[in-house]
Amino acid sequence: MLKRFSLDLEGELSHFFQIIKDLAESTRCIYRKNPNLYDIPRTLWMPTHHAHSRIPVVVFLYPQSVEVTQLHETLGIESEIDLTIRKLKDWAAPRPVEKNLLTMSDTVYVHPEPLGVVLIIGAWNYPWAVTVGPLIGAIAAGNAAVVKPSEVCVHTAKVMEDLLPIYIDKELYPVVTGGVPETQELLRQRFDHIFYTGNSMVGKLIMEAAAKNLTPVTLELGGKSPCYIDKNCDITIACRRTAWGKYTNCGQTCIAPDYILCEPSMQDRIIEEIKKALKEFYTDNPKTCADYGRIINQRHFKRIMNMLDDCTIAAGGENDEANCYIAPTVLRDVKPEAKVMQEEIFGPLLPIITVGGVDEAIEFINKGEKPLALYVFSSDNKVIDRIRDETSSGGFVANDCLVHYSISSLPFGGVGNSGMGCYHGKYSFDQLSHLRGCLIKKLNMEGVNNVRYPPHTPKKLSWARFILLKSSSLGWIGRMAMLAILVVVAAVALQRYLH
Ligand SMILES: NC(=O)c1ccc[n+]([C@@H]2O[C@H](COP(=O)([O-])OP(=O)(O)OC[C@H]3O[C@@H](n4cnc5c(N)ncnc54)[C@H](O)[C@@H]3O)[C@@H](O)[C@H]2O)c1
Ligand SMILES: CCCCCCCCCC=O
Repeated sequence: MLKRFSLDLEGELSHFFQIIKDLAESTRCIYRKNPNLYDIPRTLWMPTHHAHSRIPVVVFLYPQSVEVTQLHETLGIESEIDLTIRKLKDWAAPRPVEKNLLTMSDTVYVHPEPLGVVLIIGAWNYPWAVTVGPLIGAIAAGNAAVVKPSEVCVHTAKVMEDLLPIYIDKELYPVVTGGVPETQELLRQRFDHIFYTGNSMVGKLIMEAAAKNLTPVTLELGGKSPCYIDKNCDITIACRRTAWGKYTNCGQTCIAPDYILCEPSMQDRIIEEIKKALKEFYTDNPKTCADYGRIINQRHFKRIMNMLDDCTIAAGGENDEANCYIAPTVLRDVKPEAKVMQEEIFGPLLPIITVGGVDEAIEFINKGEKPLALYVFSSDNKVIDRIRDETSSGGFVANDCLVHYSISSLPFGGVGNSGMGCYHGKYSFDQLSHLRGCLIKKLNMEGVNNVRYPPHTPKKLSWARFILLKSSSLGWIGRMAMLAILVVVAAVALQRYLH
């Protein structure tokens, strides 16, 4: 049964929303004007009832405990907001860049500017992180944003729809709820950026819709993230960390280790160590443990249970459809052709596939699509380096799982089938800004430009060659000296031309 949490939402979430409000307010000192929502029919996003009316006091959130939701979602968002408020002035400031000899006396910089209106389409599994996370970047970069939470997490979507407009300007940051038809209607509108989190199949539809208006997209998708456990490592620790990464949120985590690769001789030991970790984390009976979650709905329950058809269960396997419960499950001797290996599992099943060693592991990983995350456990740095260098994935972690998500200074995003674009910290700001290249020249020193004006001569070309190619190897003083010489030569040339 879904657990019922008694939450005074005003109390529990007010700090959280308050800091989003603080962020929106800090941006006002940075940007003189915010873009207006245009083109988008108001009926799509104006709430049908007044947000101030009634806030539910008891609500089903989603099948996670309050502590887990805070630990895995709202705490991370709070720290992103804190960082953004502290750094916003720096991020939004013009960024001076290196110049070449021809532009030495000019002012050359990157000027980040808002894109306009961003559409944020979220998934259900960490519903706050994947909607409010991008919203932080959108607000910070000076954009308006339409937030479309997933219809699958119906209660969270409702809370978001009710509470967000109380704290931040609902004209600039409206929340649109609804299902696929509403999302499709939104996609028929013109946006300046679409930030989508969800599965790769829908990701392709989003990109197709965006292409009609040449709207840029960020696609935060998923995939099968491999986890290689090398024989040369502390297997107890590797299994504890892998079990935590896998069974957190019942396996419904975009960067969960999808399957384990290991040598055949390690399989039994790995199964035993994972069982031990499971007992420690979720007791002998995870079904009654407050920290073990549930599958989001019966459609996903059936999808996951279907994957068990052609597999050997080494641990777990208990389930209860009425309560969307699937025990933490380990599968042994899984064949690459098994159902469980054909798509992202997104549930608490952990297949073990045996390989001959690191070479075979790399070969196996490279046969699949580029995953969102790739994990390796090893005490041997050469193994870690080889796996990093000979594969590709959105993120790469050695000797742990999931934790890269929590580091704002790392870009978070996929590559290939696991997505495009990235966010978190300054990456969110840059992703949702236009980085405008600016060059401000004065109207004097016209002689310096002669080298690029017709009539073109071999002499001018050799000067241009020197200025553009050779001068970059001179140091700062050398380049200043060269500039001085160039100015003198140009002045003389200009004098001759004028007389
Ligand atoms: N990379 C990340 O940060 C990240 C985070 C969370 C989840 N994910 C991935 O998301 C997937 C799970 O989410 P999901 O896809 O089940 O979420 P979902 O079913 O909630 O769909 C996501 C959004 O897409 C919209 N949508 C669904 N079908 C659509 C259609 N036909 N046309 C237009 N819009 C449509 C929904 O309205 C929803 O808002 C997994 O693959 C997971 O790995 C990735
Ligand atoms: C510190 C670990 C945090 C884990 C949260 C992972 C959220 C991933 C979002 C994708 O599903």
